[in-house]
Amino acid sequence: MSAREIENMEAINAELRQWCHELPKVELHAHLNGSIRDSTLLELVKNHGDNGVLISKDVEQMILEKGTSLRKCFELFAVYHVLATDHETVKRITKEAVEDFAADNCIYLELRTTPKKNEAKGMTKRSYMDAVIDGLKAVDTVDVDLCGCELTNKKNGDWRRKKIFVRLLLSINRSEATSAAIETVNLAMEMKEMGVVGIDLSGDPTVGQWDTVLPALEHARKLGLPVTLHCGEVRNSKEIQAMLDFNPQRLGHVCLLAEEDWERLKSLMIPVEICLTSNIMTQTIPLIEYHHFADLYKSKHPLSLCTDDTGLFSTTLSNEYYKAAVTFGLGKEEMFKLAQEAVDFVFANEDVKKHLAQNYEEAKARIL
Ligand SMILES: CNc1ncnc2c1ncn2[C@@H]1O[C@H](COP(=O)(O)O)[C@@H](O)[C@H]1O
Ligand SMILES: [Zn+2]
Repeated sequence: MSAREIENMEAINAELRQWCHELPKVELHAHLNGSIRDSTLLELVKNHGDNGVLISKDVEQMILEKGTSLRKCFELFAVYHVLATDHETVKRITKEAVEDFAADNCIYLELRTTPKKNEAKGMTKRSYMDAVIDGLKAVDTVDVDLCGCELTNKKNGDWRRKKIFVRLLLSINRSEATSAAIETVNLAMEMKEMGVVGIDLSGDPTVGQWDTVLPALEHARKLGLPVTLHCGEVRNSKEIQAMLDFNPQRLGHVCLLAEEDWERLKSLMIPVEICLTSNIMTQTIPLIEYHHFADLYKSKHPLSLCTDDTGLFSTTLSNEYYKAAVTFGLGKEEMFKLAQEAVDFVFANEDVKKHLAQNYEEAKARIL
C-alpha cells in the first residue's frame, strides 16, 4: 500500500471515529465499578497506601494491565471494591462515569451496580444507593434526567446544555445468598421512584448457582421489575437453558451457547447486550471476526452495542460502534439504525422512549 493510500485510509478512519463519537448513543450494559477512570483508581491506590492487604505497586500494575481474562477481571473487581466502597468514593465514581458517558454523546445510560454493605464505613445497601444518587446530583457538565425530573437545574437558564437520561439497575451478584438477592430486589422496588428501572444478574460466572438466585428473579418479575441476565460467558448449557426458560427482557453477552440454545435464543427474540471489547479482552471470544454479533445482526436479531466496563477495558461506546463498523463493514446508515433501535430495549418508560426517538429524528438530518 502506498504512503498516499495509507494516509487516505487513516483519514477515513479518523472521520469514522469522529462520526461514531457524534452519533447519539444508548448504553444498556455498563457496570459502575467497571467504569471507574484509571486516573481515579490510581489516586485511590495512592491514598489507600500499603496495608498488607493491598500493595500499591502491585495494584497499579494490575490496573494498568487491564482485564485480560475473566479471572483477572474478578481479581480486579475485588481490589476496586476495597478502594471504592465508601460513600464519598461511590458518589465520585458515579458522577465521573455519567460525565464520561455524556461526553461520549450517550443520550441514555442504564448504569448498573451491586448495592454493597460495608460495616466499617457504616454502609448499607440503601446508603450505597443513596451515594449513587448523590453522584448523579453532583454531575455538573450536563443536565441529568433521573426519574422524569431534571436533577440539575439548568445552569443560568442555559437551555442548550446537553441532557443525559440516566436510569439505574440493581445488580444481584450471583455469589450472593437467596436472601441477599431478594433484599436487592426489594431495594429496587423501594427506589423505583428514584430512577431504578430493573434488575441485573452478574458476577463471576464460575461461581454461584442459578437455583439460588432464581427465587429473587421470580420475585422481581412478580413485582413488575424488568430483568437482564449475564448469560453464556462460560459454557454451562444447563444454566443457559434455564435462563432461556426464564425468558428475561434482555440478555448480556451470550458468547458460548450450544447450537440448539443459540437457535432457541433467536426464536425467542430476546434482545442481546453485545460487549465486543469485553468479550475479546477477556478472551471469551478469541477473535473479533468470529464474534456472534455478525450472526445476530444478519438474522436481524434485536441487539444493542454496549461497553460492559469502560475502565477495565479502556473503551467507550463510540469505540464499540467504531469497532463494529470496521470489523463487520457496517455503513453509517446501518450504524445509525443500530443506535436508534436500542431505544426499543430500554427499561425506562414510554415518555423517555419518546424523547430519545425525537433526539434521533433530529440527529438524522445532522449526521447522516
Ligand atoms: C467482564 N464481564 C463481567 N461478567 C460478569 N459480571 C461482571 C462483568 N463485569 C462486571 N461485572 C460485575 O459488575 C461488578 C462491578 O460493578 P459494581 O461493583 O456492580 O458497580 C463486578 O463485581 C461484577 O459483579
Ligand atoms: Zn457485564
